[in-house]
Order: sequence, then C-alpha cells, then structure tokens
Amino acid sequence: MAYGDFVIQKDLSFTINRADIFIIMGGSGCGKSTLLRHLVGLKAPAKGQILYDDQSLWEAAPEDRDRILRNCGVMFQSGALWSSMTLAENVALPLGEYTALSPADIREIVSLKLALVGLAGFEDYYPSEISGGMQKRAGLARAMALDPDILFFDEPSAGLDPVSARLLDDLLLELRDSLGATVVVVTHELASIFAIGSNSVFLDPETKTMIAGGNPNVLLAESDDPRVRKFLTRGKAEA
Ligand SMILES: Nc1ncnc2c1ncn2[C@@H]1O[C@H](COP(=O)(O)OP(=O)(O)OP(=O)(O)O)[C@@H](O)[C@H]1O
Repeated sequence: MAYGDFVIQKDLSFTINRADIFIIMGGSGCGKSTLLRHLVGLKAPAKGQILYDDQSLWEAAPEDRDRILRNCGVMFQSGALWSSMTLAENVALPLGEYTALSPADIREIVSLKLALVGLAGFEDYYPSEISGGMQKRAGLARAMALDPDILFFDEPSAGLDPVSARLLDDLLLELRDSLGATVVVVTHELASIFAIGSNSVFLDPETKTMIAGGNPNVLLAESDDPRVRKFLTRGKAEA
C-alpha cells in the first residue's frame, strides 16, 4: 500500500474467514485505516491482490466489483450519519440508492434494522437528539441496510465512554452470531480487541509490514515479539 512513492505497508498476506471478527491493529499511523480503504474498494493496492473468495477486487470487471462491494457494509469513524436527516432517512439512503424497493418496504426494512441495533421507535429522531453510542448504533444499522455479508468498521468505539463501547462490542458479537456476518474492525482499544477479536493482523510502522496475526488472546499469551507484547499489554511488558 502506498501514497505515491511513499510506502505505507508491504508484504501483507492474511486471510479473513467467514464469521471472523477480524481486528486490524497496530500503533498510530501504521496504516490501519489505509488497509481498510483498500479492502472496501476506496484505494487500489500499489502491488498485489485483494481477493473476495477467489475473485480479485481490483481486477474484476466493473459489474463484478460492484457486486462484491454491495456485499460490504462500511461504517467510518467520522460522519457516520447525516445530521440533517432523521435516523430513518439515514438508514434508508442506501436502500433508495441501490434497490428498487417501494417507500413502504424501505420504511419497514429501516424499522427492522433500527430494531436490530436496539433503536426501535427512534426512526424520527435526528442524530443530535441521541447519544454518541446510539449514533454509532444507527450508523451500524445503515451499514447493514443492504444485508451485507461483511461489515467494516473504522474505530467504532472512538469517542464513546467505556460502557457504551462495551455495548457496541456486545452488539457486534450478537450480529456476528445471529446473522453469521463477518466483521472487520480497525481499532486500538485493547478491551475491544480481546473481547471480540477472533482473528487479527498486527501492522508495524517501523518495518512497514505485518509482524503478527491470529487470535489476539492467543497472541497475548504466546507472542514473543516485544513490539506485539508491548502493544497488547499497553506498554507494561518490557520492550
Ligand atoms: N491521503 C493520504 N495521502 C498521503 N498520506 C496519507 C494519506 N492518508 C494517510 N496517509 C499516511 O499514511 C500513513 C498511515 O495512515 P493511516 O491513517 O492509515 O494509519 P492508522 O494506522 O489508521 O492511524 P491512526 O491509528 O492514527 O488512525 C500515515 O503516515 C499517514 O500520514
């Protein structure tokens, strides 16, 4: 991955399995968000492939690429919701754009999605009228509007208090379990990493490549790499 000649990460090779909660982790500026942008089709790799099943995202015909990406729901850290629209209008956006459903059907699906994230009855609220945790959940409802198989989140718990962050983690676990969704999360929140992560990739900003991967709890128990240990113990382990 590179911006112009500036290489951000190289030699990345990892597999995200169905129903994983896959954590992209590593220190500030190592390229986590950049990796997410590559995975969801916003930025092309300087070299290499991103495969969905065995189809290359960046070499696929446009209609195949659209089909792959329609199966991906994305929730970015900032601007998750349009402030001038109600929650229902926000969640309805992708449905209006990508489906031929009637307004009545859209309204029904929107209510279902909001109920799924614990926001039944909040259809006509504006984002400014609800808490930060509820806004994140509404963003999640919108990411799920088109029933994607894979959900991507950039720093979902950023700006949330620990209790709201924990509730969001529980919700992600629940959605994975009930819908069989695959979840990919960029985060450096250790509590979240250990609570929800079943698989991971650990990016290192110095060597500009991945230096670990797998279940974060297993990494904590077994990794000998001082950089990984330091990160996972919040600096308590000897570097
Ligand atoms: N649009 C861009 N153009 C040029 N360089 C960029 C661009 N976006 C990010 N970078 C650089 O790429 C590197 C990785 O950034 P990225 O945001 O992916 O890291 P990150 O691990 O998500 O960081 P953080 O944890 O601080 O959010 C940084 O050095 C950043 O300055």
